[in-house]
Amino acid sequence: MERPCEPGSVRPTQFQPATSRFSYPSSDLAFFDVMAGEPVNVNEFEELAREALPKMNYDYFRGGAEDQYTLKENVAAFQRILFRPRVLVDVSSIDMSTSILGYKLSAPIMIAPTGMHELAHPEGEMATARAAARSNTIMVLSFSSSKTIEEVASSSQAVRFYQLYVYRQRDIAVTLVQRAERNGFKALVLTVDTARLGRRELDIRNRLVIPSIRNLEGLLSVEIDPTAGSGLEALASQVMDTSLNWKDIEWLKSITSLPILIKGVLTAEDARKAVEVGVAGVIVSNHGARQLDYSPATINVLEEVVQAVEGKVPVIFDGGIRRGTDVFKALALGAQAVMVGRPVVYGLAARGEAGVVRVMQMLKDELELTMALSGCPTVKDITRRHVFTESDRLRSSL
Ligand SMILES: Cc1cc2nc3c(=O)[nH]c(=O)nc-3n(C[C@H](O)[C@H](O)[C@H](O)COP(=O)(O)O)c2cc1C
Ligand SMILES: CCCCCCC(=O)C(=O)O
Repeated sequence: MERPCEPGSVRPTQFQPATSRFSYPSSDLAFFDVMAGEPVNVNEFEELAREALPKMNYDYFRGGAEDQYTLKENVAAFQRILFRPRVLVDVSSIDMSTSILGYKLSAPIMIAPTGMHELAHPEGEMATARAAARSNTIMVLSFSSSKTIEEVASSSQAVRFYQLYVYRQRDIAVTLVQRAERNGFKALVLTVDTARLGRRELDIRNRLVIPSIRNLEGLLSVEIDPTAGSGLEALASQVMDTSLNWKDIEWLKSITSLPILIKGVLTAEDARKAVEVGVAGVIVSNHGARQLDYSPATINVLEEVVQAVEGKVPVIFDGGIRRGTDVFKALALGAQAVMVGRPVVYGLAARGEAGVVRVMQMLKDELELTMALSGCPTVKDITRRHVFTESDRLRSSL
């Protein structure tokens, strides 16, 4: 199918479709590590995505807010955490499996909600959902998905959670939550760090044109001036319910029987409140550094949140996960699982469904190796004593 290359659309001719080279079961995927030109780690998918996408689309995925200080920190902070590996432990068999809200995963690595996957690949979230099923993991579908709840639900058997933004028009949330429930989504992820959209200067400069968010068809009508900066910012400023507050969790509970997780918690105070209001899980996230710049790197606040939650609900982590070693560090600091944002969309942009499977498999392979070399045969064996953080360093120098 030939399509013109226009802002907001992808260039189909630049995508390498999932060929038989990439359709092997995941157990054979290590074979491709040695294929010339193929990425050998998750970071290398970013360059392929950059080559595959129009600049506007790539910038939407890669960008952070303002000075992008937090964007760099999310990754750099992991590099300041070192290991305390234990030796002479039987690691002949490594079991990475875990469960979240009772759903078993092959490894504690989930797919974070990211908007508008059609800007990465024509098959959008349907391809991502199929990859989630093949990777035996949970996918959190973004409220701002390009494909509908129904399309995603019918495209794969993966366990899916539904991410929610609350717009001023509350009936939109009610309708979409009902559709998510009807279509077998297992939990709601309420994102609470987006009362207003962070200032993403790449999108402003590119005058980001957003493709249609099809779940909203017939529910919402907004006028967006395509010449005036970021289309996403224009949308957010018209629709987001900036009055949303802790009391509204009761309202959300009243419209759904699904468990509710809160995404975007960065402090002990908010973690305690989240537990008080009865959420089923807390997600430590700074929205991939796209909202409030100079928020701390998420890995630097994970422990504070974990301590405040006192094991009452699971704590999930995201932000800057690019290696299996990062996954291990987050688990050591108390996360039950991590979610991955950009690497998944880069995999999707570069190789479609197979690219996402590959990204997830790379992270799993690296986590497995890290567990073996740290003396941890199961995820339960990973403890706080297996890592040495900046605060440990400060404490030990006092
Ligand atoms: C392109 C992009 C779109 C995103 N869209 C959403 C979204 O629709 N809803 C949401 O809750 N978070 C969204 N996020 C934040 C992610 O869920 C996640 O917190 C973040 O990507 C994790 O950081 P990482 O990209 O370094 O893995 C988005 C992030 C990116 C990069
Ligand atoms: C109306 C709010 C749009 C948010 C779009 C997706 C998102 O969260 C992002 O970071 O981009």
